[in-house]
Amino acid sequence: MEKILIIDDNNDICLLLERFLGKQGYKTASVQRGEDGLVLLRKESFELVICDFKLPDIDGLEMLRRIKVMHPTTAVIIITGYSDVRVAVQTVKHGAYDYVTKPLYPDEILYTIKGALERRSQSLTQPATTTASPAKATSTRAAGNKGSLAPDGKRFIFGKSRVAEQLQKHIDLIAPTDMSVIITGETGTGKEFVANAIHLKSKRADKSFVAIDCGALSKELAGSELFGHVKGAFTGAMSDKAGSFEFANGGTLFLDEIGNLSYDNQIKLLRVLQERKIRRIGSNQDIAVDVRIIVATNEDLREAVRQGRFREDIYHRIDEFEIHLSPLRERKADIMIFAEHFLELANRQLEKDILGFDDEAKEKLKEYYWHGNLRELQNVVKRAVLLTSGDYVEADVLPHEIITPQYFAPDDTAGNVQVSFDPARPGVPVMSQSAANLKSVSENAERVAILKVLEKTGYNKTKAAEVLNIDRKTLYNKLKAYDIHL
Ligand SMILES: Nc1ncnc2c1ncn2[C@@H]1O[C@H](COP(=O)(O)OP(=O)(O)OP(=O)(O)O)[C@@H](O)[C@H]1O
Repeated sequence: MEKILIIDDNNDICLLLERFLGKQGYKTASVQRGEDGLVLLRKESFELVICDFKLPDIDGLEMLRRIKVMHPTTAVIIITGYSDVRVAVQTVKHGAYDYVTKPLYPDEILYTIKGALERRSQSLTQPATTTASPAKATSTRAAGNKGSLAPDGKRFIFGKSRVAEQLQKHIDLIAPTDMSVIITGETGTGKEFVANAIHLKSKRADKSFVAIDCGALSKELAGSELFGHVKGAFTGAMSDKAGSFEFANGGTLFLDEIGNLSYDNQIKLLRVLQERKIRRIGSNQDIAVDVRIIVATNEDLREAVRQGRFREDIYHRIDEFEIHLSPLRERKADIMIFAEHFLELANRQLEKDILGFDDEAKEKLKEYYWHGNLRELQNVVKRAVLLTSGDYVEADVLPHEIITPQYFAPDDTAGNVQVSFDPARPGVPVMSQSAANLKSVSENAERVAILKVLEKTGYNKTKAAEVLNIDRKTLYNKLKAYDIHL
C-alpha cells in the first residue's frame, strides 16, 4: 500500500485528506509543522508527500529541498494559496511533481496524486536518460524529428496577435542559422517552448535539445552539470560524468535563467563560446563541442552587466539575436487561442469532452492580469475542465481572483489607496468604482500601488518587484512610464 505524508498547519485539511485518501486505499500520516514532517521522514519513507507551501516554521521551497535530499525518489506535491502560485511554480522547477491551489477539490488532488505516483514508479523502473539539471531533467531529450512538436510532444501554438506574427517570423528567420539567441520575457511566457521551436526548425533538429535551468542549480553543481567532471574531482565525484555541453553536442543547449550563473562558470562558458572546447572539472583534456546556445532570462541582462554581475564579453557573444516574449495580458487576441488549446490538452489528460467556454468565462479570461502567463492559463484551464460538469466551462469554476479582479479606488492619486471588500470573502479586495476613463484610473492606481510598495520596501526595487508580483524588468519599465525617479 502506498504511503502518503500530509504536512499542513491546517488541521481540517489534514483530517479531510487523511480520510479521503484512506478511502482511496492509501496509507496516510499527517503533521502540522515542517520540522515534525522531517523528523517523520528521517524515520520512515513515504512514496509521496503533500506539503503546504506556507508552513509556520519552514517555507515550501526549503521543505522540498530537504525532502529531496533525504529521499530523492519521494514525489512531492505542494499545496498553495492562489496568490502564491508564482512561487509555487518555482517548486516545480526545483523538483516538485506539481502544485495544487486551495480550495482543494478531491478529484483534482486525486488526479494529481495518481500522476505523481505513476511518474515516480516510471522513473524507478526506467534507466536514467541523459542527465540535465534535476530541475529540468524532463526537458533533456533527443528531439528527433518531431516536426512542430514542442517539449514533451506538446503542440506549439503561435496565436494571431501582431506580436505572435512577429514571433513566428523571427523564429523562421533565426532557426536555420547557427546564431545564439537571447529570449527574454516574464515567467511562463513560453521561453523554453520558443527555444525548442527554434531547435526543431534548425538543421540540428535530429540531435539533442538540452535544457538547463541555471537558476535551480547551486554554484558547485552548475559547473559539473554544464561541463561534467572526472572521478575524484571533488568530494562525491564517484565516477566520470559528461556535462550538458557534451550531451548537446551537435544540437542545442538552452540555458534558462542565465543571469544566475556564477562568475566562475561564466568564465568557463566564455571559453566554450570562444574556443568551442570544454574541459570536464578536474581534467586537463579539452573536448571539442559543436553546440548552438540559446539562453533565456527574465531579468534585464544589460542591467546585470552594468552592475558587474554578468560579464559583458559573454553578453555580446550571446546577444546575436534577441526575442522578447510579451506578457499574455499584452496579447489579448491570443488568450482564447491558447485557452482553447489548453482545453483540448486537459480534455485529453482528464478524459473529458468539454466543448469550450461560455461568454462570461471568456470575458473573465481575457480581462485577467495573468501574472504567471501561459503556465498560469494552462493550470487555470485544466482545473476548470476538471470542475466542469456541463458542456461549457462557466465563470463560476474559475478562481475567485479571476472572477473578481482587484481594483483600487479611482480618484486615489494621493497615495491613499482605498479598497473595498466582499463580505463573503474578507481580505479580498473588490472593484469599487464606476470609471469614465478606465485606462487612466488603472494607471493611477498602478502608480500609487507601486509608490506605496517602494516606500514599504525602503525603495529596494528587487523586493518591490517581488511584492508586486512582477519581474524587475517590468518594474523598471513601469517606473519609466510613470515617471518615477528613484
Ligand atoms: N507556444 C506555445 N504553445 C503551446 N503551449 C505553450 C507555448 N508556450 C508555452 N506554452 C505552455 O506554457 C508553459 C510555460 O512555458 P515555458 O516553460 O516555455 O515558459 P518559460 O518562459 O520558459 O517559463 P520560466 O521563465 O518560468 O522558465 C509550458 O509548459 C507550455 O505548456
